[in-house]
Amino acid sequence: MSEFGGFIQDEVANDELDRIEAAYGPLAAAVRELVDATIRSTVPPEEAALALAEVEAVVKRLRAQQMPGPAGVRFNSEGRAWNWGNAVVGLRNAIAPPLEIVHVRSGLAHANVDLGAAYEGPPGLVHGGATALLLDHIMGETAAAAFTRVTFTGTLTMVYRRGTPLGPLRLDARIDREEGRKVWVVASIGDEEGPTVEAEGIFIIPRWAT
Ligand SMILES: CCCCCCCCCCCCCC(=O)SCCNC(=O)CCNC(=O)[C@H](O)C(C)(C)COP(=O)(O)OP(=O)(O)OC[C@H]1O[C@@H](n2cnc3c(N)ncnc32)[C@H](O)[C@@H]1OP(=O)(O)O
Repeated sequence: MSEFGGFIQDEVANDELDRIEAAYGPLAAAVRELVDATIRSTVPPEEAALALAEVEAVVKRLRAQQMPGPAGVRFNSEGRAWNWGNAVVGLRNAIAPPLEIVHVRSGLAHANVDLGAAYEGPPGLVHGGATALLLDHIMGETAAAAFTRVTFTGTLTMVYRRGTPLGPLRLDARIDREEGRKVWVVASIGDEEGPTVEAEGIFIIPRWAT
């Protein structure tokens, strides 16, 4: 295993990656269900205590073999890259919705997502930090021009036009302009009535990546 600017070369074969994803993807999906069920459950406390014991047993089973730190962004020489722990798109991260981003072309992307009770801020509305999180990520991937370069968020500006309702939402992002190592990206998230939050970001290709 070797590392370049935090990106880890990890020679796991593609068919083995498929096998891992086939097992852990549904596991993370079930944990997302668990999060939602925990928030919305109305079973009596005695029943919740029994559920706790079962969850603790599952945690013990998974802790039997762990990597030392976070999952990181990894790639192999077969041309595959994976970032299972990512907070927005991570296949194995139950905190991630996960966002499935469609890159229409380099510098243009969109995504559909359905945000439930786990993302609530004001009653019935998405937490403002959660919309910023999702926007930051889709903008970052868009700035990366179809993963041909590394970009980091430099400055991010959010304009919250109206509350973002929990439920089905759409995100759109596009590169507005570029100048040297700076990439300006504009984006929005919204419902069927239009954008609820509009964002502008300056993404920087770090000096170390040039
Ligand atoms: C599946 C696998 C693949 C996945 C891959 C991941 C996909 C993507 C995931 C996306 C995830 C989501 C994304 C995330 O979450 S990214 C994580 C959040 N962001 C960070 O942690 C960034 C932290 N900051 C830094 O690393 C450095 O400061 C950066 C890299 C930003 C600049 O350090 P560097 O030493 O390189 O810069 P420089 O001093 O040579 O300046 C260069 C130019 O830039 C201008 N400038 C500098 N700073 C800022 C600023 N803050 N705003 C506006 N402009 C700024 C500066 O004036 C100059 O312009 P000019 O004077 O030339 O005109």
